[in-house]
Amino acid sequence: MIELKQLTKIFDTGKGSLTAVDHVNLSIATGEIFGIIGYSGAGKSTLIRLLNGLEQPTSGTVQINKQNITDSKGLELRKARQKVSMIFQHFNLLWSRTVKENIEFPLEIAGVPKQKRQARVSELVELVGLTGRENAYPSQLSGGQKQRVGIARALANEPEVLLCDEATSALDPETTDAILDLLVDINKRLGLTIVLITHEMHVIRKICHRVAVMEGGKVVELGDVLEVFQSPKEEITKRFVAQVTEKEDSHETIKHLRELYPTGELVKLIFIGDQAEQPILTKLIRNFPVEVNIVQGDIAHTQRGAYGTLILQIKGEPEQIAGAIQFLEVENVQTEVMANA
Ligand SMILES: Nc1ncnc2c1ncn2[C@@H]1O[C@H](COP(=O)(O)OP(=O)(O)OP(=O)(O)O)[C@@H](O)[C@H]1O
Repeated sequence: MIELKQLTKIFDTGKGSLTAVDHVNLSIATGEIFGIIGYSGAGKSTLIRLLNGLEQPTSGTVQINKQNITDSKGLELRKARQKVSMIFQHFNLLWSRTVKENIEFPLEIAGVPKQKRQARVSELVELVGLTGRENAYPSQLSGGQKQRVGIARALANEPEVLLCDEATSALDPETTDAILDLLVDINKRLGLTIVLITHEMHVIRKICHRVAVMEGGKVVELGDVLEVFQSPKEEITKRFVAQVTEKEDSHETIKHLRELYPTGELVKLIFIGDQAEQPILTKLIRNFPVEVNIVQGDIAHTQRGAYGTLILQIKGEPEQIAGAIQFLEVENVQTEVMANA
C-alpha cells in the first residue's frame, strides 16, 4: 500500500544543510496500523509530511497504492492526496463551525451535494461516538471529543490511509486510551491503513501491528510490535520499551526484592503471545516439589497478543529449583534468574 524507497529530505537551514529524513525504506501493508516512534527531532514530522505530499523529497520516492506521489503534480497530486487523510495533536478544527459543520467541511470542498453531505455527516457522527453533540462548537468540547471530530472529518472523503501526528499527545491517559480504541475500531471496520507518529511507546504497544524506530532521520529498528517488545535490539528501542515495562530490571529493584525475598531463587519469566494463556505455572508446581510465590507481575496487551512478565520466588532443594527453571526453558518461556539467595 505504501512504499518508501531511499526517501531523503535535506533542509537548507542557512547555517548549512540538515538531513531530516535519511534514506528511509519502508513498506506498509493495506489495513496495517503502523507506528513510527522517535524522540523530538528524529524526523517523524518530516516523514509524515513527505507521505501526504506536503513536502517534496530531496531524493527517493513515496508510492501510495502504486501511485508515485513524488512525481505527481496538479490534479493528479490532489487526487492522490485525497486518498491520504490526517489528524493532528491540536485537532486543527474550525472554531467558528459546529461539530457537524467541521465534519462537513472537506465534503463541501470536494463538491459533494448538500443532501449527500448531511447523510455522510450523520454516519460519521455516529461512527466516532458524537451523537447528540452535532451542534456544539469546538470550545464546548473536551479534548477527546475534539479529536473525535478530527477523526470524523479526516474520514469524510473515504481515505485509504489515515496519518496520525501525535494524535493523543495532548490528551490525558484515559482519553488517550478511548481515542486509541476508536482508531482500532475504525481500522477493523473500514480496513483503513493507519500510520501514526508518536514519542510514546504506550501508543505503539496498544494499537500498532508493526513499529519503526527513528533516530537522526534513519529507521534504526523495524519489526512486529510483539517482537520488538520481546527483544529490542538498539539502545534507543530498549529505552522506549522501558517506558511501558516495569522498572523491574534496575539494580535498586533487584536489591529491594532480594531484601524482601531473601531465600530461594528470584526468577523473571517473560511470556509472549499465546504462552500468556497457558497453564505453565500449574504444570511447574505439579512436576517439581518446589514452593512458588508470585512476587510481581504485569501483562500488557498488544494487537498481536499479550506480553507479560512475572517474577517468581522459587524455594526448594537446589536441584529441584534448577529442574523447575529448566522446565520453563523447555516450555519456551524466556527465563532469567534475577538474584541468588
Ligand atoms: N522546514 C524546515 N527547515 C529546516 N529544518 C527543519 C525543517 N523542518 C524540520 N527541520 C529539522 O529537521 C529535523 C527533524 O525534524 P522533525 O520535525 O521532522 O522531527 P520530529 O521527530 O517530528 O520531532 P518533533 O516531534 O519535535 O516535531 C529537526 O532537526 C528539525 O529542526
